[in-house]
Amino acid sequence: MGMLLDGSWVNDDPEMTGQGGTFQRPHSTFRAAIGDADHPAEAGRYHLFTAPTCPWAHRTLIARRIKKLEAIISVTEADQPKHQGWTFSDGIDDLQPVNGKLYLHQVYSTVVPDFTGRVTVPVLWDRKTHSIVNNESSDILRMLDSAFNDIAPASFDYYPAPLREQIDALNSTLYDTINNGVYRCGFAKSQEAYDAAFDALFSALDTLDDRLGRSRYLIGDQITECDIRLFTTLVRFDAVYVSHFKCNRNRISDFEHLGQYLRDLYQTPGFGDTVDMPQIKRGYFAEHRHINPTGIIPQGPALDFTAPHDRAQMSSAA
Ligand SMILES: N[C@@H](CCC(=O)N[C@@H](CS)C(=O)NCC(=O)O)C(=O)O
Repeated sequence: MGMLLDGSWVNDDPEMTGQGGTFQRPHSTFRAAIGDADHPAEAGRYHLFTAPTCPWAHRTLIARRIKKLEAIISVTEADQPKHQGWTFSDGIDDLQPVNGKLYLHQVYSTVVPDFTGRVTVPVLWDRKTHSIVNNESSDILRMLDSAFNDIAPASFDYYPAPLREQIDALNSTLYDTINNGVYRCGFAKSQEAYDAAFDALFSALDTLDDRLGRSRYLIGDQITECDIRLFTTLVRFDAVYVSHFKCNRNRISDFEHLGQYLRDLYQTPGFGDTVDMPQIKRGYFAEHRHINPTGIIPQGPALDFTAPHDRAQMSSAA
């Protein structure tokens, strides 16, 4: 995958393996917020660099869509093979492609010329100060819920005050066992690390399946941040994680409720319309040569998230 070392791109992978062969995801570096003194909410000022394959970046695209921020926050998506990390055909302002390529590492080293670390999406870019506001998807997801409320058309609140404690508690389980859990299976370097991640993942999915037998969404009748976070993993699961990351006890479509729930969300504006399945598959199977050396992208499975689902009857209002 490569990284920046003192502002220069190196193709070596830093060690992301901890004790016992477990996969460890590094922390994000830029953690400012829209709404703080330096970053007031303004239309046209902020830009998202994302990649269609990435489940973390996908969260921010869903939020942008469901909060109706398309005219307020612009987006470019990495659309080229990752020779030096994420690569874009389109530039923005003075960050323009050279020979048809703009590397995300150039965006990072524009801000911190001697930057050392991983170059990850999503990146929330400030066109006015020419800097990165934030590169942590959970922060960006959280800020998009309310930071633009004064200038964006009112839309629904996915982090409502009365549910915050429940949302925060569930988020942390979702992250450890599911969102990052699939990576902990796929990138494990020992049988023990894989087995532990696999058991935690499927036990969490069993618990959620049970929970979704009682309510339409993870927390009652309304879509919350937890559903956005779960969706980006579930929608990649059967096509990618089952085979590529060896998460193969069951497919999501085998669960009694999770498969129906996934279709329900997929058919909700902002969810399915932000999914680019061919690019998702390419991003994993063709790019992760350390676990798929041939780079061959499987043709299947046949998935139809647009098929009817039974979830509307779960709403207490129904
Ligand atoms: N904690 C970060 C993680 C983001 C992340 O790991 N993104 C991956 C893509 S799915 C990435 O950019 N990887 C490139 C790399 O690690 O070099 C977040 O949620 O924003």
